[in-house]
Amino acid sequence: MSLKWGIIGTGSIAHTFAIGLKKAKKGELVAIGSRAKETAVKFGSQYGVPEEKCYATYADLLKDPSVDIVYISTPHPQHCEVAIQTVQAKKHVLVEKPFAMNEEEATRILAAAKENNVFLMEAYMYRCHPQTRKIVELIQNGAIGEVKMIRANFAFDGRPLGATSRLWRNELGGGAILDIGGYPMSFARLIAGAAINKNFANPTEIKAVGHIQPDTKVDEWTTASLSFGDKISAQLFTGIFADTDSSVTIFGSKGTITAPNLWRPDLPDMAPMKIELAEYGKKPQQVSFDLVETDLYSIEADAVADAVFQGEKECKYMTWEDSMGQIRAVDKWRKEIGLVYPSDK
Ligand SMILES: NC(=O)C1=CN([C@@H]2O[C@H](COP(=O)(O)OP(=O)(O)OC[C@H]3O[C@@H](n4cnc5c(N)ncnc54)[C@H](OP(=O)(O)O)[C@@H]3O)[C@@H](O)[C@H]2O)C=CC1
Ligand SMILES: O=C1OC[C@@H](O)[C@H](O)[C@H]1O
Repeated sequence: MSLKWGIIGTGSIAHTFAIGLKKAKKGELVAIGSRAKETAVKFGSQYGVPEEKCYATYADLLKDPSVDIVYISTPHPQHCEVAIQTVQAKKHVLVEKPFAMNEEEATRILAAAKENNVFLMEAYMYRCHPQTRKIVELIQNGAIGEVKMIRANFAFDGRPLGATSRLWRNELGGGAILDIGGYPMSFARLIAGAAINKNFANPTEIKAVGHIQPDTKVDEWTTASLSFGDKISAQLFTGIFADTDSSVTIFGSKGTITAPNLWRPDLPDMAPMKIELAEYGKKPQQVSFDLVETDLYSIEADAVADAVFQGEKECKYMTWEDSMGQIRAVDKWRKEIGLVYPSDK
């Protein structure tokens, strides 16, 4: 069985996902939706999509009966309305992170998905990867004893993208937290959950500081301290001003787990993909895990296909309640540093 995908939005990540779909075992790209015919055709021609399936509007793609599922890769402020239109067209949906700008939008998206009885997932792709699943398994098996502290960073140099990029434009949801800060937040929530044998946990407290650029009004860097009850703490860092450390470390009562490249293990140039387990006072050991497919986005697309073919409406790696907890935590992080967008008003 093969899931028939349409892509809405023909920007940077849409290309990465289309390449991933080429290698997916249970899916194929059949249609493209863009804001103009020309961009749709230019994109589609690179992935073997015929011209008549390259649509000049998003609405036209949603009318195509051959499309089972839509991957939404527009800037974040467009996710909500496009996702709602997609589910109302009775299509399943994989919507890029963050799937909404705030809790209010997220609530509307999930209500629409429920009402139309379709699959929906927020595309935190690293959650589907065997490296992440292995870390969860290690935590659940008590490899480092009781989890005490989670440290997670994600930063890159977004300056070369320039002022016109969505990353530096407040009206397009720019800034570090919404672009990449969500990864450390979702990881801390994942691990705090794994420590108590749940899929995720929500922080009981979030304190944050950060820098919002006065001219662009987007956050350039910020750090957040989280507590999950009084037993587990987390320290998160995100920034878009330099390629600084983007690793994760979990500190337990017996030792630590470190992964230098959890977010983009398909890009070894960022940092090596590996899990290191170290008992306190001993040398770190590398932990192996099975990796049949190396393309992160093929792995994600096949995880989605598995869920859809089983008649599930949610993906076990990023459920709807998980996404709701995530958006509430991100909203709180933003509030702490005074970061606002037009969608908040
Ligand atoms: N999971 C992951 O690994 C990654 C996820 N992302 C997420 O994917 C989304 C898209 O990111 P990215 O591909 O980098 O963004 P780009 O700016 O490169 O592309 C966005 C695309 O969205 C469409 N679009 C619709 N409305 C607008 C608008 N008002 N302004 C500009 N473009 C618009 C355009 O396609 P068209 O002209 O065809 O309509 C455009 O090409 C973001 O939400 C981001 O968080 C991004 C990178 C990695
Ligand atoms: O999700 C993402 O991960 C990788 C980053 O380069 C990108 O800006 C971001 O959207």
